[in-house]
Amino acid sequence: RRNGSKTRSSSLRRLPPSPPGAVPFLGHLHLIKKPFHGTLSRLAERHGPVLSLRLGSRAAVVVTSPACARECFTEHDVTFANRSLLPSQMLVTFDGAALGTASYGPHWRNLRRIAVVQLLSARRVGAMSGAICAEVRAMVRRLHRAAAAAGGPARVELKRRLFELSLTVLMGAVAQTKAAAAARTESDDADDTDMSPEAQEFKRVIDEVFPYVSSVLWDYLPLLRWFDVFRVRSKIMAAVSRRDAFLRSLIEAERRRMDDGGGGDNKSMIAVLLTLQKQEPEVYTDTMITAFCSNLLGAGTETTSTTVEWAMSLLLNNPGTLEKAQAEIDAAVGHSRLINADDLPRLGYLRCIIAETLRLYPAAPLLLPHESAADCKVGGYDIPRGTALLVNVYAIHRDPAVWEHPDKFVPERFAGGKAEGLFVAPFGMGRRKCPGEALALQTVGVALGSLIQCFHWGRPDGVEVDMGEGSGLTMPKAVPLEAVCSPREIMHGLLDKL
Ligand code: HEM
Repeated sequence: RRNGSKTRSSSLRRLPPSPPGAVPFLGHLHLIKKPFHGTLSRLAERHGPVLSLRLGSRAAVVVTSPACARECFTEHDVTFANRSLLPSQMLVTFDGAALGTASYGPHWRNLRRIAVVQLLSARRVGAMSGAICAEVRAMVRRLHRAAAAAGGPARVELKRRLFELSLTVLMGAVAQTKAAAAARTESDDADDTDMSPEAQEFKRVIDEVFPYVSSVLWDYLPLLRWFDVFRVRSKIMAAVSRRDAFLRSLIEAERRRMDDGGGGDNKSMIAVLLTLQKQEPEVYTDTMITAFCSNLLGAGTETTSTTVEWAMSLLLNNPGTLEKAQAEIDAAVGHSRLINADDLPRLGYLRCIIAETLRLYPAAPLLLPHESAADCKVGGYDIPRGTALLVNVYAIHRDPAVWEHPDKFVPERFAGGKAEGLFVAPFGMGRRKCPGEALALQTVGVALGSLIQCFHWGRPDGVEVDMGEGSGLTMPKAVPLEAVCSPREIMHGLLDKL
């Protein structure tokens, strides 16, 4: 059962407080300004850590306390294991059939099992480390060349570089689309991108879809949808069919490769799914594989790259922390090779920087919306069945009752297990927790570590990096990060050889 907006109201129930100002049709929608997590934090300060909202025709509850969030994902984890999907999200996710959008039940459990046991298992993530390092090396080489061409510090669009890196890494895992970045030729350097052609094509098609997803009015006001006002539905459907045709072409290519006896031990995710298809064709249909791949690419790209972007922004504004991280890497890795995934367990301070970045700037500040499958109680309040659950981890991670100087960037607060037991959940919690955490932490660790290891970093024009938050499916920086980089003298020998 999905999107149960009908909630039984009863005067005997103790419903969470609701902000005044709800109006017919819109409910509280007109109060919710971008970025949403910011507005919801302010409403929670005024009305308490469990509050109810009406978003158009939908009932929602917003949770902003560590204790109540834990309650949702432990005691009521099964109750809240459904997703709450907006109509535009239904259109782009095969009616919610993908892992991240499926309702709790046997279909979701099967997808989840495949993701955890096969596609994103520790063994598989370990096997991806070579590809991740190759892509990071290509990015570092490009930055080095930019500095050489500038004859000194070069101004670089880090946001774009990091997005390209994340997408290419994931695309390579999903479809084994290209030879290692290290094997690329000089002529490729002229393109000003390290994205594989497949990653470029996928980016082009998703760029067409994104502007229409989660458009507030169209999603929440049924009248606009019934008459397809602004032709939103038609535009989404056209873009989605181009995306799916592209993904199907990757599946076909992989099928041909397998038929020709290719693939080897290090199978792509599509190849793993096609092998399952041979055993159970009615379950692992091409549509199911398309949905799965689209979901993984969508869930893993922007989240990973934005996290590195926020981390670099924080480091640029905190040069002392950057130097400390450099010293740790110099001592543990040296200067004759680039950092790799095996180094990460020995780089405790780098891991603290990543943890602190995810505390301050969780890529999904409200997690993904859950939905209650039955009536339950949270924080002593009654939550009716069919209510969307938004957990504001952004605000919980900055709770002044829990964290000293909560808005300050202090990686040391995670050192020596000091933060153990505190509620920090950038990847969510419980059954629907992110299955890509290990892959994300490996990619973020190697990418961030290499940038720190190889370059001196500065802020364009010496101005503080703007830390404003934008709105989107993830939490982007309002102003995309640009930075100035020059190779560290000590790394010249290695960088010249890349
Ligand atoms: C820094 C990077 C990442 C962050 C911060 C992040 C965070 C999250 C969060 C908060 C959720 C929702 C949890 C909830 O519903 O309570 C989620 C779900 C999910 N993530 Fe990630 N994620 C990251 C990277 C990745 C990667 C690399 C992949 C895979 C390639 C991935 C795949 C997924 C999927 C498939 C789901 C849906 C799971 C489900 O509904 O059962 N994520 N992620």
